[in-house]
Amino acid sequence: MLRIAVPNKGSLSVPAAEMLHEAGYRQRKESKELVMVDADNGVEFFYLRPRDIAIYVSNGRLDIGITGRDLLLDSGANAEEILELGFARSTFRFAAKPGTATGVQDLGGMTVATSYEGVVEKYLADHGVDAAVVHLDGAVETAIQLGVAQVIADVVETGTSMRNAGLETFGEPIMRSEAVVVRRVGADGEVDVKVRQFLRRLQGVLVARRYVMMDYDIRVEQVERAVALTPGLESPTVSPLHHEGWVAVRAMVPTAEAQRIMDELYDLGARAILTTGIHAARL
Ligand SMILES: Nc1ncnc2c1ncn2[C@@H]1O[C@H](COP(=O)(O)OP(=O)(O)OP(=O)(O)O)[C@@H](O)[C@H]1O
Ligand SMILES: O=P(O)(O)OC[C@H]1O[C@H](OP(=O)(O)OP(=O)(O)O)[C@H](O)[C@@H]1O
Ligand SMILES: [Mg+2]
Repeated sequence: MLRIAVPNKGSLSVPAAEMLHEAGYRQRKESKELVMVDADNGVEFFYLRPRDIAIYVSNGRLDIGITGRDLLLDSGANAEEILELGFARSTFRFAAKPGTATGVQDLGGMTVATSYEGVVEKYLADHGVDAAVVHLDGAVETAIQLGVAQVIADVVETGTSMRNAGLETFGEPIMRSEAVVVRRVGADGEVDVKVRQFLRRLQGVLVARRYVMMDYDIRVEQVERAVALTPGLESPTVSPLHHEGWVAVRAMVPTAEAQRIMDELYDLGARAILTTGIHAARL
């Protein structure tokens, strides 16, 4: 049975469970359940703290897990990411009261508060900066007001928490993060059929979320120009129509570009342009 770690709390937990559900796996009914067997799919899910997931995976207790890239790196665990999942996207940045610093080079001798001291200590060392790092569990933005540190390093999504605390980010982002699937480093040889099948299912969900199927009718003379707009993933399907001189085209297009492509196809003379959602996919 494949053993998979899933975040039990925080920003990762709901979208991770939704993605697994979309991929056809059973998910726990209530948040107090810590282990759940999906016998039909041969998978056992362990609901763990997101911070601990890379550690369970690195020592081989669990086969794979879903966590944040920032948490994986911060843990220092011997695990690596094998698939980006596109949710819980964030940047990780320094911030302080305006005028404190313009970049990492200014931080020598200062104190930095963070929940990610593994990431921050490495970043400071890589830049040759000697600064003290204080670990806080959360609500790090308040540390400056309360005099625990002059600078913080924290997760930024919309920037609202920083602004509300009267702080400004400075310097380059320390890193960009999103939810990822992780496995033990050196597990290559052992990637078994079940892991590959699990990854294909999640990739199928990503495709279903990112693409729509587009169909349209177009005059034969314009087909080449039309398919240049809708090249599909491999190659579009072109079928003859009963109405001579016309063909029907079918291709996958990125959801985010669908409306623009429809406008351009219409201008080329395409008609009956339709998009439909994709529910599941294996490419
Ligand atoms: N507001 C946010 N937007 C997007 N991603 C976020 C946000 N806050 C945290 N994350 C991401 O979620 C993961 C952190 O999960 P974790 O559960 O440890 O913290 P959390 O979501 O802040 O929950 P809590 O602090 O309530 O326990 C990291 O990968 C982080 O980048
Ligand atoms: O840029 P924003 O959209 O404001 O999002 C970023 C904030 O969200 C998370 O905090 P959370 O609510 O999880 O509290 P925490 O600080 O206790 O982790 C993160 O730690 C930041 O504080
Ligand atoms: Mg948090």
